[in-house]
Amino acid sequence: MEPITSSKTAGRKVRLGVMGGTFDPIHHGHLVAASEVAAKFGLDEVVFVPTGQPWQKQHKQVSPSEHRYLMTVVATASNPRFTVSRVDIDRPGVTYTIDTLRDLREQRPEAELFFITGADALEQIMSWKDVDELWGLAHFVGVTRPGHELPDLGRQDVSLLEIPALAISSTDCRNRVRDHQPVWYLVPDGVVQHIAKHKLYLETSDAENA
Ligand SMILES: Nc1ncnc2c1ncn2[C@@H]1O[C@H](COP(=O)(O)OP(=O)(O)OP(=O)(O)O)[C@@H](O)[C@H]1O
Ligand SMILES: O=C(O)c1ccc[n+]([C@@H]2O[C@H](COP(=O)([O-])O)[C@@H](O)[C@H]2O)c1
Repeated sequence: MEPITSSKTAGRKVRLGVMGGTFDPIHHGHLVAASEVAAKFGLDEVVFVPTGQPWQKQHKQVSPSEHRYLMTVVATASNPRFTVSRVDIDRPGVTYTIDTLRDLREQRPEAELFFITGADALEQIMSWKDVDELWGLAHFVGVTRPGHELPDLGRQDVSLLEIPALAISSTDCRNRVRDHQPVWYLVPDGVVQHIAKHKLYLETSDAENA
């Protein structure tokens, strides 16, 4: 996808949001988080980056990356400022944000990066690979999420943002599909259809989602 350029960005760096996630499946909580941060921080674009192999979810069954990538493309297609990157799913091995940000900086040297993360992921950030080097690569924006405290890391390069509370999780969506409950309006319509067409999540077990 070509970078978004316009007369609005002439003479200044493109402000690029980075929304990383397993997206198994992508849901409206992810989309609202990206949209709210884009509005608050004046982002020109938000690139959604589905993880390859999320190392902190290795105890869980994660759907094939091509399904997660396609659902992310379908979910973001209608928003001209949303794009999707394959950097993490095309890189062999487990996914680390340090690699995500280095690759995106190489691909998009004109951009200033804003990494978007929910409160639960921000709580874990000190356990991420090479965390001390992460801070120099992007500004981090932590958003509120029901059921999680937004931690104050006491850093100037981390902003905290309250967003409309959507108590939606991918785990709950997978369990609902398995239990033949609707996921309409929790995920975009095209994602409901992708899940049904490819019979995703019918075999998901409680143990896998524990
Ligand atoms: N409802 C939500 N509100 C705000 N942020 C969210 C919400 N759901 C997910 N996020 C954030 O989006 C990013 C990607 O999340 P992820 O793909 O793991 O979704 P999830 O719903 O947490 O999945 P799972 O239930 O499988 O763990 C993380 O930073 C997470 O904190
Ligand atoms: O870099 C790490 O060590 C690291 C550990 C856990 C999660 N992350 C990133 O955090 C984002 C949300 O991850 P997840 O597992 O909640 O979908 C996603 O971009 C992951 O690659 C990154």
